[in-house]
Amino acid sequence: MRDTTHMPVDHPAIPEEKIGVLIANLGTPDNYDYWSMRRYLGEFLSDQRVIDYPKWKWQPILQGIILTIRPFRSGANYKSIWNHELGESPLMTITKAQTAKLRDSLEKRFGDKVMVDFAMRYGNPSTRSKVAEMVKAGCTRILFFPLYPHYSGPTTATANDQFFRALMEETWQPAARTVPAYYDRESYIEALAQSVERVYPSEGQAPDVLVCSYHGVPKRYLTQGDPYHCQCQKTTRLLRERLGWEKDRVVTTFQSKFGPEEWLQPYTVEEVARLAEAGKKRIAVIAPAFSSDCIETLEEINEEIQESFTEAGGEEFTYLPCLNDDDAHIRMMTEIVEENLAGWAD
Ligand SMILES: C=CC1=C(C)c2cc3[nH]c(cc4nc(cc5[nH]c(cc1n2)c(C)c5CCC(=O)O)C(CCC(=O)O)=C4C)c(C)c3C=C
Ligand SMILES: [Fe+2]
Ligand SMILES: [Fe+2]
Repeated sequence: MRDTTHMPVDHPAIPEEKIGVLIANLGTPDNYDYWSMRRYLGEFLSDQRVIDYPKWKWQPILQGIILTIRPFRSGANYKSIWNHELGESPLMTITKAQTAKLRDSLEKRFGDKVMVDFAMRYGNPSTRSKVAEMVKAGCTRILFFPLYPHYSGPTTATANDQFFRALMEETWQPAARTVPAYYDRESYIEALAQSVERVYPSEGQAPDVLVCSYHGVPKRYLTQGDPYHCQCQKTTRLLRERLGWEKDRVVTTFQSKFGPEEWLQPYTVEEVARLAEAGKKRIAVIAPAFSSDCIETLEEINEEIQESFTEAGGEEFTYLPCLNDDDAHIRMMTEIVEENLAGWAD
C-alpha cells in the first residue's frame, strides 16, 4: 500500500501497485489483403535480427522486389487458414486463449496483484502499447515472457529488444525481468510427449517415424554463435527419451527456408520425401518450436510438406497440433511464471 498522505492536490493519481506478466509472440497480419500483408512483412523482414544483411543492400531488394510479390502469395496462404468467424489469424486466436487461461491460473495464486496480457513483436497489439498500459495500470515490475521454447536471435532476442525499447519511453520505468528459453524443461517435454501419446498411446501404434520439424534459420547464424540449433536437437532427444522410442524413430528437421542462403538442414520438405522413398510410409510431424499453430504449421506442414511426402509414395501423414492452450501447456507456463516471479510476488 502506498503512502499518499504527503500528496498535494495536483499530484498525479497513483494506482495500486501491481506486477505485469507480458506474454510475447511473433505477430501476425491484421488481414490477408495486399496492404495488411505488406505492412506486416515489411516490419518483420526489415528487422536486422531476422535478416542481418546491411540495410543499404537489403532494403532495395525488400521494398522493390519481395514486398511487391510476396504479400500476394503469403496473403493467399493466410486466407486458406484464416479464422473468418473472428476476423483474425489462428496465431492471434490461440495467443488470446493462452493468455486468458494463464490469467485464470495465475489469478488463483496471486489474485489481482498480477496483471496478465500479451503483446506481439510485429503488428498488433504492439509491445510498446502493452508496456504503456501496464505501467499506467500500476505495474512497477514487469515479467516479459517470449513464448519461444528455444532461444534465437530472430525470435527471443528481437522480442526482448522491443521490450527494452518500450521501457525507454516510460517516465517511471518498471523493474524488468525476461524469461529464458525452456527447451529442456521437464514440463515442456512432458506436454509435448502427452500430445504425441494422445494420438499414439503405445509404441506399437506409433508411426514409422516422428518428424520433429523446427522453424529454420540461416546456417550462418549457428556458426556465429546462435544456440538455436543445439537447443532444438536437445528437445528432440529429450522427447524421444521420454517417449521411450527407438533412436531412428524420431528425427530433427528444419522448415520454412527463405531466400537463397543455406539454412539449417535437413530441410523438412526434402526429408519427408526421403523417408517415403526409404519405405517409411507412415509418419507423424510435430513442430516443437511453435507454441501455437500458425501459418507455418497449418499451411506449410499440413499442405506443402504433406504433399511432398505423399508425392514420394508416403501413405499416412499425421500432423500433431502445437501445444496451443492445452492444459499441460498452461501448467508449464504457470510454473515458469511462478518461478520467475520469485522474490517479487511472494
Ligand atoms: C526470413 C527470415 C526468417 C527467419 C530467420 C525466421 C525465423 C523464425 N520464425 C519463427 C516463427 C514464425 N515465423 C512465422 C512466419 C514467418 N517467418 C518468416 C521468415 C523468417 N522467420 C516469414 C516471411 C513469415 C511470414 C509468413 C510468410 O510470408 O511465409 C510465424 C507465423 C506467423 C503467423 O502469423 O502465423 C511464426 C510463429 C521462428 C520460431 C524462427 C526462428 C527460430
Ligand atoms: Fe518465421
Ligand atoms: Fe548444434
